[in-house]
Parts: sequence; structure tokens; C-alpha cells
Amino acid sequence: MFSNAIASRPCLLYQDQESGPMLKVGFLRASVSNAQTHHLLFSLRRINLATAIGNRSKLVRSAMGSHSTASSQSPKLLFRQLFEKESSTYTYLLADVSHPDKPAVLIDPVDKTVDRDLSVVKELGLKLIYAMNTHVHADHITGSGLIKSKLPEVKSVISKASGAKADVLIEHGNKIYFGDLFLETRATPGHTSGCVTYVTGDGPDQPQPKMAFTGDAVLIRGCGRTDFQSGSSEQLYKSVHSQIFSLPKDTCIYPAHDYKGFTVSTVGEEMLYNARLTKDEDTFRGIMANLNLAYPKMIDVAVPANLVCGFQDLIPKNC
Ligand SMILES: N[C@@H](CCC(=O)N[C@@H](CSS)C(=O)NCC(=O)O)C(=O)O
Repeated sequence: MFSNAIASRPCLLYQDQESGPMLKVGFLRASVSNAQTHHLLFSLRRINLATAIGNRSKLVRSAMGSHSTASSQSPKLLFRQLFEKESSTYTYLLADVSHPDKPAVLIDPVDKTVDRDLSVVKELGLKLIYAMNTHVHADHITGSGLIKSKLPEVKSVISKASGAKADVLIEHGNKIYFGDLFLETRATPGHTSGCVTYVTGDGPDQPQPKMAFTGDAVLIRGCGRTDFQSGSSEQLYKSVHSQIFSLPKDTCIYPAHDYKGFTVSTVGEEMLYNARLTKDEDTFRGIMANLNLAYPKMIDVAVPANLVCGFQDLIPKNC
């Protein structure tokens, strides 16, 4: 309702102590629902017209949970964050909806939710081209093999350094295109030796702010454990500081898991508040050596399955 108005006029989104969330456009003033607020913040960010007001009220943004987290936007990008509750895994769907084919990728699909994910792909008229993995997961079986059994034209993707089989073995610096949009691969070993982070590209129509799909390298306020699969806390610390914390501070961080109910963070936020990665390297090493986490329940099934699940013809029957 307000989108056209705010596209052409300076406006103010604020929290009135009596009336709740309010939008002021020129001389007009109206109260807005929480859902409208979310939508408006999204639009305001895109056109860069949001103005904070002084002591009288607070920006509604601060009432939205995660501290100063922004949503990424591109006129071409369709983006969905999907959740698998048993392993608390996030799967991400990205598509270029400006392209006639609407080519799409799934990042870190889970076998148990493949049918749900493919239904969304179908309903939205997308053409899935890649089922991408950030690493060989230890706590659940990737959906990439199952997806290929249903849609043989889809290509599975994982890093060459992971030692896993897949149609596309990517390396640091490689780009994965879907339509005009692309993801760039950054090697971020440490949780496992083959972990990568996929970062949206630079250039016209690429999402702004950038989006980083960090797998288990950076979790919100935490990070992946480093006690198996050739994990190394030294390597993880270096990976995160050189490859993720070097991204623009407004880059949105989308992890592979969350166990606390968070959905998204930013590089700036994690550089300030990450309970592990803000520490110096020695302290970080000590924290990681004393996590005392139980091994993932599915590790003995998941790791061998994920080392072959990229190849449809090698998928074990439970995969
Ligand atoms: N309880 C879960 C496993 C939880 C776990 O170990 N998560 C991993 C990522 S999946 S291998 C992790 O790195 N956690 C870090 C942390 O601080 O929690 C299960 O049994 O599957």
C-alpha cells in the first residue's frame, strides 16, 4: 500500500509510544502493522530513504529481533530460507526470477525435506539447476542425491577439498551462475577441511547487501565445532577472519544451522558479538578445545553417505 509512496518521497518509520509502529510520508501519518513494518523496512532499505528520528521514538528496526540486521535485495533475486527441524538445518533457495527459465539453486538441502523443497521450486515455477553443499555434513544426509534421483538434470556441487563425489567440484574463487546472478566460492576450512562459504557476487543487480552462506564456519554468535572430519580451530579462526570478516560489514550471514532460533546476522554483528570468534586466537583455541559436545547422533551414517550422495548412481539405498 505504501510502497509507491515511499519510492518517491522521503519518509520516516518510527515507533510511537502510544500508537505503535507509524509511517510518515510527507504530511501523511499512518499506523502500520508488524507485517507491514517488515515489508516497509525491506523497501526503505532498498531505496535508502529511511531516516532515524531523535529521542522521541525508536526505529522499529530495533524491535525486530536481530540487532541492525538487514535483508538483502536484488530486483532479480527470489530468496527463501527453509528449515529442517530434526537437525536444525537451514536450506536456502535462490533464483533469478528475471530470467525466462527462472534458474534456481538450493544450498544445503536435507534428504528429509527434499519433497517440501521441490514443491516450492515447482509452485514458484523455478528450474532447479544446482543442489549445492557447503561441506560434508556429519549430522544429516544431504538432499543432493535424492534431488538428482527425482530431477536428473540437477547438478550436485561440493568442494574438491571435501574429497566427496559430485557433478561439480568447486574450488576457491569459482563462480556458480544461475541466470544473471552468481555465487562466489570462498574456501573456509576449519569445521571440516572442505568447508566453503558461498557469497553473492559483485555487480549490477547482484543482491545488496551481499549474502554469505557460511555453512558451519560461522553460526550466529557461534561457529562450527572442530573436533572431527579434519577440523582445526587454528584453520577455522584464520578462515573466518580472512574470508568472512573481511566482507562488507552489512553482508548478511546465513548459516547452515541454528540451535537458538536465530535466522540471519551480519558480518558487522558477528564481529562485535560472536561469543567465540571475537576472541583472540589463543582464547578461541581454548574455547574450541573445551566445548565438550556429544558427537552428532548420525555421524556414522551421514559422513559416508554425504561422501557419495552427489552421485546419483552411487547413492546407498538409505541416502
Ligand atoms: N546434537 C546434534 C549435533 C549438534 C552439533 O554438533 N552441531 C555441529 C554442526 S552439525 S556437525 C556444530 O558444529 N555445533 C557447534 C555448536 O556450538 O553447537 C546432533 O546430534 O546431530
